[in-house]
Amino acid sequence: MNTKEWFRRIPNLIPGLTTVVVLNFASGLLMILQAVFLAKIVTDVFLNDRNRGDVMMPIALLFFVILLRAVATGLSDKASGDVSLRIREDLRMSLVRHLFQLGPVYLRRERTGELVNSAMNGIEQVDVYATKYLPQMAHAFLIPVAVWCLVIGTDIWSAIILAVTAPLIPIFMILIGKGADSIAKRQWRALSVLGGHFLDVIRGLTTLKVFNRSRAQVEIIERITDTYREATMQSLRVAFLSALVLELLTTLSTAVVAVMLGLRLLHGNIDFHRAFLVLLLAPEFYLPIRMIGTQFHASMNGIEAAKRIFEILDTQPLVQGGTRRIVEVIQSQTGEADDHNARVSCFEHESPISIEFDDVSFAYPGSEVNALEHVSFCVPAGKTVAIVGASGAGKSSLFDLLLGFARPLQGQIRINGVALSEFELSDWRAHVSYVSQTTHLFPGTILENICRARQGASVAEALEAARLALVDEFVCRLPHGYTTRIGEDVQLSGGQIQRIAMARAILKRAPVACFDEPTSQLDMVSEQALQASLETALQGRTALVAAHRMQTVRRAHQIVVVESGRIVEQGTHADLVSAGGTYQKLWAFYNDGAIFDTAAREFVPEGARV
Ligand SMILES: Nc1ncnc2c1ncn2[C@@H]1O[C@H](COP(=O)(O)OP(=O)(O)OP(=O)(O)O)[C@@H](O)[C@H]1O
Repeated sequence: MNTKEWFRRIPNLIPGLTTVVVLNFASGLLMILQAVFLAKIVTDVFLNDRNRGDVMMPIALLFFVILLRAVATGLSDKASGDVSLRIREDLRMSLVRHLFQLGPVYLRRERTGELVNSAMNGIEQVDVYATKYLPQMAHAFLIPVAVWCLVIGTDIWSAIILAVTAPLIPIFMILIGKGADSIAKRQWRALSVLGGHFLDVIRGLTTLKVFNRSRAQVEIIERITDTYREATMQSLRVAFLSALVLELLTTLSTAVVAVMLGLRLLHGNIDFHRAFLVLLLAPEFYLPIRMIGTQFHASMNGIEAAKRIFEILDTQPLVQGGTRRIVEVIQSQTGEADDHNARVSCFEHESPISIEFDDVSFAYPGSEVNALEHVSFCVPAGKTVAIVGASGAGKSSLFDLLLGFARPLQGQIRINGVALSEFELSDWRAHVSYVSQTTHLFPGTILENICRARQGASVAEALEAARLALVDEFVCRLPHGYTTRIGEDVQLSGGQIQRIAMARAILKRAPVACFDEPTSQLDMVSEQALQASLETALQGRTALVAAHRMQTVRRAHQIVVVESGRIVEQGTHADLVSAGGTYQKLWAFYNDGAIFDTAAREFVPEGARV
């Protein structure tokens, strides 16, 4: 990745780095001026026998230059710190924003630990490369050139030695650093795998303990740690070697200049002032080039981290979305001219939004099997459609598509007759209450977690939603009630989390409700009780509800039965029970305790098996 590419990726880098480079250069020029004054003062005092009055002016100027240099260095450090903060903030924000755009379907494919490593360690390393290594590269070119220009005017032979030895340093650097990128790549990969695996192990700790597999996992982590350690040691070896070679070359080169100057001074071929000035400048000529060596190791890691971060940023979202807003479509269909009124009628009254799946087929990225095949059904405005099917039938995939997390391979989803792809996705999602199978609660109180559902919701509204979702039942037993901090004061059960998710959905009051197994973790009694609240919440909403529990689906206006991604039946509960198909068997199982006949691979009523 070249520097141009970096500037293209991080536009904020250019002004900040230009300031740093200019200030560094100014500090370098002041260093040259400092050497000039020092050489003059020493020559005047020790060789020219000047009195104190004559050298007071140059000494004052020397102190002034030293002061100016300190200011320039301080400003440069400050500017570098500012750029560093900005880069870290910008990159982290772009990464987070882009991950939001990529959505849950992308995130499910990636290892969370690896992504966290890129967002935390990776960005730190990119920052070191961008704010330390890149300006140092410019410094390592500008200062030697400036010093050399002064030396050539002072002593041509020393200038020739500097010109001959200087290119040797980058040549050796290139030779040593040849394999360094592959080592850095290995090191970065090992760190990412370690991060990902560590998180997986922490998350799966209970399962590992139960299956007595924790020892094996510890060994795997040990193996990955070993790979990481080896790669780091290898990388450090290259870094030390390059630093050593640089030190050696620069010390030898400075020594050659010093010896040459000494000999010529002895033979009277150069005067003391010029020789002393060149001797002061020679180490400064090599210093910026030497500094590159010390940052070489960090720069390689920065490049590897940047490649991964930019790869994520380059990943195209599965769904792009359009520009149309729901309220505009509703206005054009109802003739309501006022934007506010249209929105109020959408959220407060019976939902005017209808949904249609038209011949939709879909496969997850990287999967060769279609999760959905030619699925067609409608959810009329204000009605509830239930999706029933075995595990893996494709129910959650319908929600992934409807929420715009993925795009159908074939067919279309329409909202009030308009293709979903034409809508601005964030606007569309603002009209949907979604309860997924895995609810995430954020650090904070129970009340804060519920209030997240709707900006500006009052505490009274949140408490009412919580009461409807039966959150009250367990919160009243907690010492701090609704201000109990989740994860700190209390650990919640799956069923309790599900109730909070329902409270959020009720509070959002969106015209469309998407519930994926909303009561799967509740006991029978709580499920029955929540069912009533659910029906109240869904009253007049356009709802799509997936459920294993038949109690949840039976009162739906329409039931769609899915098997292996295909719709096998659809109709009302009464229609399907009398149709004698899959639904009827599921219903029989639910009511009569029918059992699954493994030979026939179907449910049969109890006693029917011979
Ligand atoms: N992220 C994914 N990548 C690849 N395939 C997936 C992904 N998520 C689900 N699938 C596959 O798609 C098919 C449908 O899965 P889906 O989650 O929609 O089923 P479901 O009916 O919701 O199951 P459950 O009731 O267990 O939640 C399954 O075969 C599953 O293996």
